[in-house]
Amino acid sequence: MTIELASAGDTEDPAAAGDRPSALDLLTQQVRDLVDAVVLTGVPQDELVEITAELAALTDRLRALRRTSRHPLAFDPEGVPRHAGNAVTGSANPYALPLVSRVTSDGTIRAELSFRQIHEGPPTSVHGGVSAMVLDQVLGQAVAVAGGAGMTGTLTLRYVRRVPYGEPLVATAEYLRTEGRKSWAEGRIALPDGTPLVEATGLFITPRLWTEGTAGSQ
Ligand SMILES: CCCCCCCC(=O)SCCNC(=O)CCNC(=O)[C@H](O)C(C)(C)COP(=O)(O)OP(=O)(O)OC[C@H]1O[C@@H](n2cnc3c(N)ncnc32)[C@H](O)[C@@H]1OP(=O)(O)O
Repeated sequence: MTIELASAGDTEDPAAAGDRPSALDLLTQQVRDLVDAVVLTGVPQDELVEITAELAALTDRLRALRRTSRHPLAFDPEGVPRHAGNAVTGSANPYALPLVSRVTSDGTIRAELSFRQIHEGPPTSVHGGVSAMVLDQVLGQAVAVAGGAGMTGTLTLRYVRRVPYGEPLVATAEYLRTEGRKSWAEGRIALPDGTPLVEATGLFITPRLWTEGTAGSQ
């Protein structure tokens, strides 16, 4: 298999890398696959012990050189702030789904997603905190695209129906309004036919520090 990688200098700048995956993107996806495999594995104990030793060696190789800087914050053409280390969207964060969102013509944030078994809370259902994390992100993006980027002040959730994993779902969010440094948005995770599973409203506050000239940190 031949994979066209982004050049080494592009790895910390998704915009420069374009659509080509970086080596770090590929490693990240491999680690996601590994985590899924761990959750579902049924191999015998002695095999688990051997695999653990191999993984410990790989972990040491990765730790041989640690990054000292954060992944840079960039804005995609639709104005959505992104950085590769983000816990929900980050292409370089194995913990991230990753969620891929876009802005529709009416300003709605829309992301098609499918949770995995690693997101399980109650048996057969997605953990409520995982749903909250996704909604925090898309509501925050809706506010950011509307020009009111901020930190989550409050996030209110209504869990309407159990959220399944392994099935296609849709997360959407809309900006509502701004008063001073406070902006509101609402959103939901739903089945593809629009049936809501979790509904959210959120207040996002542009920190006083940002307006005083100190850079934000999302
Ligand atoms: C595009 C990327 C999307 C990313 C989405 C994900 C976003 C996140 O997860 S952010 C992480 C979670 N949130 C946090 O960590 C926030 C922690 N809190 C803080 O940093 C600060 O308390 C912060 C920024 C919210 C407010 O600080 P500051 O700017 O000093 O606000 P302050 O001047 O005290 O208050 C401003 C107004 O907001 C109100 N307010 C402050 N905090 C809150 C709150 N938590 N809830 C409701 N209202 C609040 C105040 O009462 C005040 O209201 P008013 O103007 O009517 O008197």
